[in-house]
This record gives sequence, structure tokens and C-alpha cells, in this order.
Amino acid sequence: MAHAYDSARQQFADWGVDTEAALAALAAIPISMHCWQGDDVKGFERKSGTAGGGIQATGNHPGRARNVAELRADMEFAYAQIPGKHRLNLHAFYMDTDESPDRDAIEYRHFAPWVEWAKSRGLGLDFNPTFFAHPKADDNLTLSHPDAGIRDFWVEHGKRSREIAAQMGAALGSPVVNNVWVPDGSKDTPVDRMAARRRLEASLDAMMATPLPKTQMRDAVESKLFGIGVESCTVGSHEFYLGYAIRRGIILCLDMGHFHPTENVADKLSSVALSVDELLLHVSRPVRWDSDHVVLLNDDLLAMAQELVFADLLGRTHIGLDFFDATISRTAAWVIGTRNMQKALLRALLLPQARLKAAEEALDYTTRLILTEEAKDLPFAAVWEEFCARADVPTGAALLARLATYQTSVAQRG
Ligand SMILES: C[C@H](O)[C@H](O)[C@@H](O)C(=O)CO
Ligand SMILES: [Mn+2]
Repeated sequence: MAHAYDSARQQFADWGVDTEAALAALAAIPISMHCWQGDDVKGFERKSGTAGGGIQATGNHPGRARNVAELRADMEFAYAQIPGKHRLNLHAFYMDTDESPDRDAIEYRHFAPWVEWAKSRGLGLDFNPTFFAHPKADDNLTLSHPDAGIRDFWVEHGKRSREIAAQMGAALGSPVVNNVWVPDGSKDTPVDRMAARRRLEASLDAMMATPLPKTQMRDAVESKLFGIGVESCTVGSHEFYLGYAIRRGIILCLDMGHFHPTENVADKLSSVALSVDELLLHVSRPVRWDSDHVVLLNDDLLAMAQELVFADLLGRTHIGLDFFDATISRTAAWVIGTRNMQKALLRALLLPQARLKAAEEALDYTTRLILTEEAKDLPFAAVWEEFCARADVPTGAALLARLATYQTSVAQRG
């Protein structure tokens, strides 16, 4: 295998690409792996039913994590198959406590065991207030609800989430991205979109009124096009949050499943990055709708990674995952999806960027096309193999065997 890498290294060098630099750059990119893939977005409050809010995991594959211990075991297994040091993206309804605090009563101590666990494994944490799977979200309205009492309840949840995120960040010495997504919307055509959006803006302002140190936490907001049950209007649309993030100087989250299916989400990065300092990605795969399939190493993912690398956005983009498939092994889903994100980044890092940009600058589109097409034949796989070998994680048949063995070990869960 070392021979395959040596040969690949030379081939890339012939194109002016330094594989060692690419491997070092890839090793420095953390991916925030989402806890909710492990249990089909159910959470551990012991109160909630289905996720609601238009998000839904479909399937009944055996092995769903039923409690915190199982979820942690599954994640530990998954991280061990993924090269590099990464992060855990935690949702508020995954609290680890014997208590049953309502959402407006959550405190840091309900999450402290997660922080200890993350610390012991060298993981960073990210956080999300949970504005769904709750009776006060049953109208598919939370921060924009016409009822001030319901809005206040969710504002309090959001405030507490920010404080918890800041304490997590302080404890871990790494800022926690606290991402706000609300399901608010309307099944049928509303007549006063403006009122709903004004209420959402006011609630967000109230929630984020207290500045918290950027070294501890960063605020992010996530837009959406539509969801099941809110087909006609989503209050927190892309335009709403793009403007809000710019006005408030906070992070804009782009979820790859939250746009029209024909939109190129990668194309948006360089546009929005001119107006916001930082971005959060929810890397996902919509199939006809926001279906949250496990991400493939497909054109959409490659384009996203190439934009991150070529537009020099890695330093100000937080890469998170957002998919949940209950028809396959949940641990395999994490491993496949996270590694695909890394593979896409590696491919982008291995492209002859300087030559491609020079050709484009010179309006030499023929050379640009020859380069992009010939580059597809370069031995990316050998460099990936080397990356995994150095991190002592399996590939190919060995990976398949490990994933299968673990799945067998969890399949008896009820
Ligand atoms: C569970 C997440 O908060 C959720 O998936 C959200 O990020 C989203 O994308 C909703 O469609
Ligand atoms: Mn998302």
C-alpha cells in the first residue's frame, strides 16, 4: 500500500499538488457528527413522541440507540472508524439526567455528563435548542407563535440553550456552535407572513439579547424551504435568516436539504460568505425533498467541498452533518456519511487549484476543461487509503467486516 501512495504522491506532484499538504489540511478539519442519527431523532426526554415539525426518520432497522449509554457506545464505535479528531453535535432533548426538566427549565448540569464524555474522548461539542417534539410545538409554531406565552416559553428554552452552550465551550476550551432551527410554518397559504416574521425576529432578538463570549459559543440560524405539514410557508426562510444573520453578525447555517431540489447549494457559499463572517453547513442529501438521506460521494458533495477549499472558506465554515436513515445500520450511516465528507474534502484539496484558477483567469476554458476532466483520473483512493492507514482506521473489506460485526452486536436491542 505504501507503494501505491508513493506512486500517487508522485503523480499528484507532477500536477503541482503536494499530497502531504493535503493530508495535513484534511487532518485539521473537524466534522460535527450529529447525535440524532443514532436514535432516529427521538431524544431521551421520555416525554416526546415523534419528532414532528416536518422531520421524520423512516425505517425500522434493528439497533436503534434507546438511551444515552447506547448512543455513546455507538458513537464511540463510529468515531473509531473515522480518521481524525471530530465533534459531536448534540440536541437539547438528548439531556443526560434522571430529572425531567421541561425545555424552559434545562440547565448545564443536565448535560454535564456529555461534556465529561466529550472531554475524555478529545471531542468538541456543538449544540442545538430543540424546538420540536413537544406539545408547545404542536401547532408547528414556536418562536413565531401568535400566543405570547408560547413564544416566551421557547425564548426561555433558547436562552438556556445559549448559556449551556457557552458553559460547554468554556469547559472544553473550544467554542460551541449553538444552532437555531424552528419548524414554524403554515400548511396552507397564510395571509400575514409579515406578522409571523416580525414575531420570529423579535423572539430571536430576545433570545440572543445577552452577548456571550465568542470564545465559548457562537450563534447560528438555519433556514428551510418547507416541511411536511408546513408546505405553504416557512417563517424562517433563507431570505429571512440571510438578512438576520447579516444584521446581527451571527453564523448562517445552510442545510443542503433546505432548498429547491435543483438549487446548487455549493454555489451559495461564495455569495453569502461576502456578507457573513462564518458559515455552518448541514451536510445532507435531499431525495426529491428534505429526506435527509446519508450523504454520498456524489457531485453535490464534491462541489460543496471544492467551494470550501477553492474559496478559502474552511477557516470560517463549521461542517456539520444532518441525515438520519433508519433503514440501514445507524452506526454505518454515521461512518459512511462522515467519511464521504472527508473524501470529498480530500479530493478538493488534491485538485490542481492554482492551475485551474490561472486557466480561468486567462479565459482559457479549454485548458480548464482538460484539467478538470483529466484530474478525475488521478489516484485519489491511494491518498485516502494512506490517510486511513496513518490514523489506523480500516477501509474496504476490513471496514465492511467491522461495521457488520458491530451491527450484529446491537441488533438484539428491543
Ligand atoms: C434535528 C435537526 O435540528 C434538524 O434536522 C434541522 O437541522 C433540520 O434540518 C430540519 O429540517
Ligand atoms: Mn439541518
